[in-house]
Amino acid sequence: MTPRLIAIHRTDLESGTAMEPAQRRLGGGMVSLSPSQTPRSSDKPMLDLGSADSNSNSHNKYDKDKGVNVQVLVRCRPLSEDEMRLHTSVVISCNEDRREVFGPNSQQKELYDQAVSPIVYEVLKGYNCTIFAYGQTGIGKTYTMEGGREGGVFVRGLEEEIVCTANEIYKILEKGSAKRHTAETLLNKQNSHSHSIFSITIHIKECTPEGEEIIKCGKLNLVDLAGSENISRSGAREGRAREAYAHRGLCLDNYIHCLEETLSTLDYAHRAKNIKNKPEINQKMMKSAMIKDLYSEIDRLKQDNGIPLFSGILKQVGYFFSLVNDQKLCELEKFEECTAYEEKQLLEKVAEMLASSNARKKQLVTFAFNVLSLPIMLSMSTRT
Ligand SMILES: Nc1ncnc2c1ncn2[C@@H]1O[C@H](COP(=O)(O)OP(=O)(O)OP(=O)(O)O)[C@@H](O)[C@H]1O
Repeated sequence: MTPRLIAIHRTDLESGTAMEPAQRRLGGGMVSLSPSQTPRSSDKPMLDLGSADSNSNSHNKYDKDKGVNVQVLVRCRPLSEDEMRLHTSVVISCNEDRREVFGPNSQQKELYDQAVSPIVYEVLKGYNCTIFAYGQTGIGKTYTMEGGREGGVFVRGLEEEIVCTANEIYKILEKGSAKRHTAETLLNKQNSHSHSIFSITIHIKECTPEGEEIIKCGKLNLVDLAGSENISRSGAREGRAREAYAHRGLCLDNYIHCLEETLSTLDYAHRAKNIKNKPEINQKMMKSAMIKDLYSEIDRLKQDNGIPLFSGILKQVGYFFSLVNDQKLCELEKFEECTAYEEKQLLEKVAEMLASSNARKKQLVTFAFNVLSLPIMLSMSTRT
């Protein structure tokens, strides 16, 4: 039996009262187990996931001093067609009366509603949260994290892009998936040996009762860990074989090997539940303070010989600004002689565009900001 662990780890909570419903629903991190690599013999003992220690802390109120436990859930995937054809036996059973156990028939939406949705709300409150999947190759980590995939991926670099809609997020996910390398193996035709980390940083603009605008940030990390694999069954070669060796664990027969991996996954899940965090909401920032910071940064840029003069920068930003507003280029001249007031207006407009533009506009503005080293992006991202 080969376990896969999918762990959901929320790090940040606002208050005991606010967290209680989410904790009740999550019931602890998340472990995903699959019967996919179960031994072929049918007379093996069954491991009852429901008999595992429950997340007893999940009903506790969040105590700021004591912190909050990582929440762990277990998911078991159904046998694949190949496994059914080979009469692979199921050696674990799922007690689905337990909120933290998701059986082979569980649907993505159930997991999302119970485990992920409350986390999203915490992110929107300004906390940093992490959901990660752990477990053996082929157990269904990526399926659970992404809802299935069409090809293999290997993310080599990290990229940060500004998005305003869910569709734009999906596009980036797809782009990431396309880069993730997989090699077909006998164990799992879509097996990947790379980790995938997808971070969503959300900037939320709010108004105080006094009318002051506030920017707050929340972050959601989605981590799909690479699975371990038994090299002798996988058919992996060369470099990938070396990698598989590093992961393979004990060289016992299939059943013992899988059982040990299952137990080890559950043991990991059990230990993960005892990890405590003391989450704190991210610092909110007054928009006025952010603008002030921007001006300090601009002053610094002006004094730095290695960076183009601010007027030049402003002109180029003005160029992009005109593009996104469909203005004529001849109108750009005025940006060269901006007054301090106009500078401020421009920065505010650009900041607003970042929050509300369509993809094309955002691309242009982001490009301008990146190329010209304007501080607004830095100012915002260093506060996540
Ligand atoms: N709950 C499920 N229902 C139906 N099919 C599933 C489920 N979970 C996984 N699968 C299928 O099982 C196969 C393996 O799943 P997946 O690629 O997600 O495993 P993995 O743990 O991410 O593997 P690796 O660590 O090698 O990347 C895929 O074909 C996937 O579609």
